[in-house]
Amino acid sequence: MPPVGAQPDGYDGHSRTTSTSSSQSQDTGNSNNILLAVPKKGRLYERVLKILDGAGLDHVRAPRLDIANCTREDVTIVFLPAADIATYVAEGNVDMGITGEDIIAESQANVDVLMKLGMGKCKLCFQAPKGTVSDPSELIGKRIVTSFPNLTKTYFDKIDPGHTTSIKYVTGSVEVAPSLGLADAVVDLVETGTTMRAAGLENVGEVMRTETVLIANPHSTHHKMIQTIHKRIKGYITATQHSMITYNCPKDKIEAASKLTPGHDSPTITLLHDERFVSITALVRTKEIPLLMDRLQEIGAQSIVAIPISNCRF
Ligand SMILES: Nc1ncnc2c1ncn2[C@@H]1O[C@H](COP(=O)(O)OP(=O)(O)OP(=O)(O)O)[C@@H](O)[C@H]1O
Ligand SMILES: O=P(O)(O)OC[C@H]1O[C@H](OP(=O)(O)OP(=O)(O)O)[C@H](O)[C@@H]1O
Ligand SMILES: [Mg+2]
Repeated sequence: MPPVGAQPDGYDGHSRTTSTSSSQSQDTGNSNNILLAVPKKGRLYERVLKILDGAGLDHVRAPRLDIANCTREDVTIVFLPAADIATYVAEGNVDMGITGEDIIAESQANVDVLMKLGMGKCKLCFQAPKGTVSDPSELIGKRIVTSFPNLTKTYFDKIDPGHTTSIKYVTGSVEVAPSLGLADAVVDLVETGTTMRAAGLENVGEVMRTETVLIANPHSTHHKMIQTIHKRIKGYITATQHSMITYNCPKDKIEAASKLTPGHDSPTITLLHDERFVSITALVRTKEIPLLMDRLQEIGAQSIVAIPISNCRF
């Protein structure tokens, strides 16, 4: 794996030394704080900030500083290159992190994966100039350029035991390598395929699928806070995917309605002044709401309203 990059500003990751100074520039807060590493830029950055916000991990990040203490919790957020986070977590330089499964695999990092975050979904693929290659095995003995040298080597170890394939590491803009004559194919991430197609490449084989995950160091001493952060993030992510639905249901249709909207534990049923109906409220997957509303109307439900939720715990 590529070497872990420079230490973030204001952070001595290896010794976990902290300053007692109140100055923002070097202050990493209470030395008992749990350290949570998040991507410092890139496509995950904005979405991870929303997750921190949803989990109540409010913090103020001074300009150009890669460390921020949470205002309420004993948590310090460390902003790192996404590619380094799995290694930092595995080596115990930080306790928790948010990064891609691709990076964990590439770093061969021994971390606990606590949960998938429903974002950063893409595939790591072999990409070759259109019409030149139909299977990765045709690349044996050729030149591959990638930001994922370990995963690529592992793949070729199985099909190229003589190690005749050249695998070169680059940090970004991987797809440009074939058109510059530097590679016969690349191994890089594909989401929509726009970047790949723009470079005149096509997908000729999948190495792995990946998604963003919450990870923790298996030996961290901050068990309780790891659980708390996990629960908070889980509650927020669940809330982003669910809504409450509430509707008036004819009394003789309660069973049918409860099957359509069973809720998390059980639907809440409330008496109404109009005795022909009850009011039913239940948690539903937001994506399923339009179809559910069709079905509920079919059984005679009225005044159906979907209400977004901002957070939840089960
Ligand atoms: N196109 C994409 N679609 C979905 N997830 C992606 C995509 N590109 C990257 N990721 C995920 O985000 C992780 C970090 O990649 P990202 O591109 O955000 O960081 P970066 O390359 O360091 O930043 P930048 O591209 O701005 O230099 C990847 O390892 C992968 O898990
Ligand atoms: O299939 P697509 O939707 O086009 O997404 C894939 C691209 O996204 C990432 O690049 P990024 O934009 O992060 O730039 P980088 O290569 O410089 O990291 C990845 O490295 C691919 O190039
Ligand atoms: Mg990138």
